[in-house]
Amino acid sequence: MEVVCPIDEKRAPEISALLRPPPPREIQDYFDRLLASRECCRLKVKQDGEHGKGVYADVEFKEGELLLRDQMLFGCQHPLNKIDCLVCSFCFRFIGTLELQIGRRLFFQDLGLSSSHGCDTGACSDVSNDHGASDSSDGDDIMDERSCDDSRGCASGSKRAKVPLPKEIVESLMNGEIVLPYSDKFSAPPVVPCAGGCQEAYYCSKACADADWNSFHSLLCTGEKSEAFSAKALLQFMQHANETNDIFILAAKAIAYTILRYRKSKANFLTSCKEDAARVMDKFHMPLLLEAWKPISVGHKRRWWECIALPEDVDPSDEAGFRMEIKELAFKSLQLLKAAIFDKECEPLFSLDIYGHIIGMFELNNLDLVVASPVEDYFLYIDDLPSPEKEEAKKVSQPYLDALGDEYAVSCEGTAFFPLQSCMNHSCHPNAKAFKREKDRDGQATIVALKPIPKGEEVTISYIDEDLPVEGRQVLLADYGFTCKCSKCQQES
Ligand SMILES: C[S@@+](CC[C@H](N)C(=O)[O-])C[C@H]1O[C@@H](n2cnc3c(N)ncnc32)[C@H](O)[C@@H]1O
Repeated sequence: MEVVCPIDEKRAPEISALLRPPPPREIQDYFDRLLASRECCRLKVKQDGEHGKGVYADVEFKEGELLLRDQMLFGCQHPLNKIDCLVCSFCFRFIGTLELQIGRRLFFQDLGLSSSHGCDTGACSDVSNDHGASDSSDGDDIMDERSCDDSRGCASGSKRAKVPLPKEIVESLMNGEIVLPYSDKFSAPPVVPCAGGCQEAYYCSKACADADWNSFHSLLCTGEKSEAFSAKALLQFMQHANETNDIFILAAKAIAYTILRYRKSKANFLTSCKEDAARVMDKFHMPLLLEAWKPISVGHKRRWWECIALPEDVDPSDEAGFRMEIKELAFKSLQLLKAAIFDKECEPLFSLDIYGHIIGMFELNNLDLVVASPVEDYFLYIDDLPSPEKEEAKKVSQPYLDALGDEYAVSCEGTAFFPLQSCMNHSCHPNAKAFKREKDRDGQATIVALKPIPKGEEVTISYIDEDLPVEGRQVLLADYGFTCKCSKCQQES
């Protein structure tokens, strides 16, 4: 049966206004300001390219040169990965002592809750999910490499059994009673809990805690200071997202972000306005909502259930049924979110059409979020110590490595939308790539040049593994809603 969302009909004119791209001059202004705020005036976003918007070099770049560090607009850590890695909920850098990271892993591992799976160091994995291009650290020789040492068992495929440690030792690691040799060299910022009291979000600093609270978390916090009108409904929404698709959590962030921006600009507007508030708001409500929505309105998007590629295990004759199921899933998620944070003045944001477009935007643009773990660096450091310091340190550290097993250093993994990186088009012979350098320790996207890029040339990245045969590449690119017609694809076909 067709899913019907009453808001879609009731708010049709406002929904069309939200889905209509802003005028080109406004889009240009938005990206020019964004580039300036990233202190990155060496790139330009242009709107009239062959594939719509694109990013262009405004100076000449050398091979290996940094093009862009892009701050995410919306990001989330995969729910199971939260068990293995304690990271800042805003910037995604690792937080707390090395002992706390190891202790937490062992604690959850003992409870059978660890999510780690096979070889999962930042070095070996070019983690890629169905949400988009991967921010890889795959040992390309233009940048710092992270080696994967066979002696730790992660490259050879031979799995070593974990050697558990007593519960008291694990507790002492977590509460700071045990200090590992040289661990001070790997200390991360102290853990700042969420001021809303949810015990779900943790930060590296008060600045990150405040930024998260003001951007999204005040509406999405399940603690006692939350501004959501039902923490219970919010928990139900989160549970549904964790069990089905964490892209719903990102969509909730996009809606919360727009509502909070709308409320803030409305408050500022009313303070500065001398006329009768009710009458003025009637006129300015929609312009204020459109302005609050601007960062999302400029993103390339289609409805999720229409743009998602048909999975291999779905028979093409069942395509309509599959798309309907996806739509129903989104509708269920939206109802749960609406029960938790509905705002009458922002009602169009709770329409299924808008929800579908937000999720579709993530589907077509997102980059995998990967941040390497300091635990990996720690054990590599111990291994590289000269004798006799190495043997002395290993006497203490080895039992922890044995307890962690082959997956001793799980990276932080998630998915994120980056406003500038998401303007980069695909090429099967790209001139740039998303790449984490040794010093990139947070969730920002880092884009580096793979070859010299002359001024005026378009900056392209590969959304997929460009070394695959042409048929495989085209199948994966179908997820992004297009068939690649680059010279490499044409030659190979
Ligand atoms: C991440 S966005 C890139 C920015 C996009 N061009 C825009 O206007 O916002 C991805 C979308 O751009 C388009 N695109 C990117 N690379 C392409 C290519 N090589 N050929 C055709 N379309 C491409 C597709 O519509 C794809 O879904």
